[in-house]
Amino acid sequence: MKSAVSSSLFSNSKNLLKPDPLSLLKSVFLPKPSLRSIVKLPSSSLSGQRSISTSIMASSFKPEQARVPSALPLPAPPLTKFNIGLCQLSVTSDKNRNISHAKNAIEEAASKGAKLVLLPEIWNSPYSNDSFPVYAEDIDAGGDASPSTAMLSEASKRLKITIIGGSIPERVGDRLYNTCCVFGSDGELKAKHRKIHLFDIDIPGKITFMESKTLTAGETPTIVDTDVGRIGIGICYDIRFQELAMIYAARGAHMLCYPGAFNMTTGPLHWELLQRARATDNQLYVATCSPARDSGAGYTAWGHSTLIGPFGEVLATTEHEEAIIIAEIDYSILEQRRTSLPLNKQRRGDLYQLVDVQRLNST
Ligand SMILES: NC(=O)CC(=O)C(=O)O
Repeated sequence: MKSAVSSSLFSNSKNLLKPDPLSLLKSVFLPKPSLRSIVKLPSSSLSGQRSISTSIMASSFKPEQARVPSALPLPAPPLTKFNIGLCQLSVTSDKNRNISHAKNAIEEAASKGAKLVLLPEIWNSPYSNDSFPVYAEDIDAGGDASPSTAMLSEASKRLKITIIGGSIPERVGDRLYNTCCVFGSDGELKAKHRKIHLFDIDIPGKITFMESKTLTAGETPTIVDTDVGRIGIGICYDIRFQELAMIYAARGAHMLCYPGAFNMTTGPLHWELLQRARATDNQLYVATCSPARDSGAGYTAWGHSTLIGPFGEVLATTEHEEAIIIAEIDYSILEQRRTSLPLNKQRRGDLYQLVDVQRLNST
């Protein structure tokens, strides 16, 4: 199985887009000649003075500098309209059953027209620190060492779809990660995202969970070009960190996908709120996929897998039982929404900046 990280955008090992920040700045953001000529109007003309101050004010905002390096333009996606399938799966302690169950759900989603299928966080194992070491797989070794990702690779190739394979516990030497694999429609592993922000929380009397007891945090944001657009990946708790979503948006993402298993305390309050916030602020699609709720499990998932549109609208969602959501994505509305609400032209680069450290260091 091919190493994923090498083919994801802006990975440490290979940068597929390596933008020259200066040329981007020139090509995308330099004022048009007409604006320059407005600045040259004689200051004695009243209308000229108004134009001068408007023009200087607009450029002094420096929206292009609010993203460091400058934001990349939204790329043309290979497919503008397609269906996504969100497979909200029940998860048991029987790993083989979990794998065949996920396979059946992927096939059902594909038979209903999904070109992209998203699975839940930790779908091959119970969500617990005791289980992670037991169910972990060596993804890079592939084959028998990783039956879960072998299934995903085979299914994506056979069904000719892109699969964002939720997440599974990954073993690398003596370390464990919570890892999402993205498979292209050719069955190749295109990207691997290791949960960057570990879920360590303590809400007394409600929920305490410390992923860091067993897991190691991932080190890199993951954005990947697929047959169904440029997709930024986060896992569950990653959704709380808006900077990650902003970095993906600045790298030209059409959509963010978050496999996630929120819980019965934070789920009702935050799950939909965070998804809508990430989509609204960044003017892109957000898709999430949770395990179905099992009230008898040590960790009870909130469920409610959802697709959010670029205006923050809930396009499709479900309750907490098992479900396969099929919903349409239309990337042509991204530009429309950004034209109606031109946030990218209104940022105050003179007041604040978002620094994408990985991209800055790779240029
Ligand atoms: N389980 C998680 O990673 C996140 C979560 O439940 C929360 O942020 O709340």
